[in-house]
Amino acid sequence: MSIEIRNLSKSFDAHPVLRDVTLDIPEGELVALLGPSGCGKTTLLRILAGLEVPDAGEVRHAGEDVGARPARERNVGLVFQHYALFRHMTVAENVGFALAVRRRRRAEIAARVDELLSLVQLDGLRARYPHQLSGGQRQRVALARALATSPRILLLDEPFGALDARVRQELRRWLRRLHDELHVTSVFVTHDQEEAFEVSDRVVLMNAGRVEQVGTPAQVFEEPASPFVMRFLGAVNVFQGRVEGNRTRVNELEFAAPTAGTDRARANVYVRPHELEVHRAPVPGSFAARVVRLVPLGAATRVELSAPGYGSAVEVELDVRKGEALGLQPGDPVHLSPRRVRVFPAADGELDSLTASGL
Ligand SMILES: Nc1ncnc2c1ncn2[C@@H]1O[C@H](COP(=O)(O)OP(=O)(O)OP(=O)(O)O)[C@@H](O)[C@H]1O
Repeated sequence: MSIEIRNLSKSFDAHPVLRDVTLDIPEGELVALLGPSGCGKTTLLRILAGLEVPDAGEVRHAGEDVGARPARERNVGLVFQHYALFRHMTVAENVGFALAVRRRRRAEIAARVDELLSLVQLDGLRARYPHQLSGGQRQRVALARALATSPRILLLDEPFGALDARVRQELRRWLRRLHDELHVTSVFVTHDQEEAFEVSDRVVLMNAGRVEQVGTPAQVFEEPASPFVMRFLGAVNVFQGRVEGNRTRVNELEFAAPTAGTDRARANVYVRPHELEVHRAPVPGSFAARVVRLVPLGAATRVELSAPGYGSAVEVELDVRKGEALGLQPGDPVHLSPRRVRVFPAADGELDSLTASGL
C-alpha cells in the first residue's frame, strides 16, 4: 500500500519536531528514514502508525486520508528496538497473539504461525520462551509477530539498534531478502548510514524536523543536495573558498562556483577522503601537504595530513595497494589533487565552526 505524507507538522511543548514534511512512499518500497538523533524520525513513524496525532498535515494510505483512523484500524505492523515480546508466552504464542485476539480459528492460527516461523527461519524454536532466545532471534520473532495479520505496511524503528555489530549486519541482509520476498511497503528508522544504505530502496535524509533529500543510496551519496547531507554521509574534507565570478578559489586552486546561492562571497569546497589523490611530485591542480599519520583500515589506509591553507587535519583514504606503492611515511611531503568536489555556499556562522574544528 502506498503512503502519501502531506505537509506534516508536529510540535512538543512549542518545540517544532516535524516541519512541513511531504513525502511519497510507493507501494512495495522499503524506505529508510535517516538522520541524527532528535531529528524527528520516530515521531514521523509514530504518526504513520496512528500512535501520534500531527498538528497539521495529512497521511494517506493508498490515497485514503487515515488521519481519523486509530492505530488498530490502520493495518500496519510495528517493530521497535525494545518492542518486548510477551515473556510468559512461547515463540509460537507470541507470533500467533494478534490472530488469537481476533478470534481466528485454532487451525488457521497454527498454520499461519508455522508459515511465519519458517519465513523468519525459527521453526525449531517455537516452544522456547523469549528469555531463551538471543537478541537477534527475539527481533525476528517480533517481526514475525508484526507480520501475523498480513499488514499492508510495516514500520520498523531501529529494530536492530540494541544488537551487536555482527548480528546487526546479518539481520540487515536477512531483512532485505525478506522484503524482496514479501514486498510489504516498509519504513525503517535508523541513524546508521550503512544500515540505511544496505537495507533500503530509497533513503530519506532528515535534519531538524525537515526532509533534506530523498533518493536512492547512490543518489544521495553521489549527489548530496546540501552540506548537511554531504557531512552526514561519511567523512569529508572541507576547504574554505572565495567566490570570484563563476569560480570558487581556494588559495591557488580553482573550482566551480556553487550552483545555488551564488550571491554569497564565500563557499565551501567538499572533498571525500577517497576522492583525493596522493602524488609524490606536484601535478596540475594539486596542493602541498605533509603526512602526519597512517591508519591501516584493512582494505584501505587512512592517511592524515596537514596542508597549509587547507587544514591541519586533511584526510585521504587510499586503496591499500596504492598506499603500499606510494610507500608513505609520517613526515613525507606529498601533493594532493581532488578528483571530485562539491561546492556549496558557506552558511552564516559556518566559517567559525569550521575554523574551530581545525581548518
Ligand atoms: N512525547 C514527547 N513529548 C515531548 N517531546 C518529545 C516527545 N516525543 C519526542 N519528543 C522530542 O521530539 C524530538 C524528536 O524526537 P524523535 O524521537 O522523533 O527523534 P529521532 O530522530 O527519532 O531521534 P532518535 O534517533 O534519538 O530516536 C526530540 O527532541 C524529542 O525529545
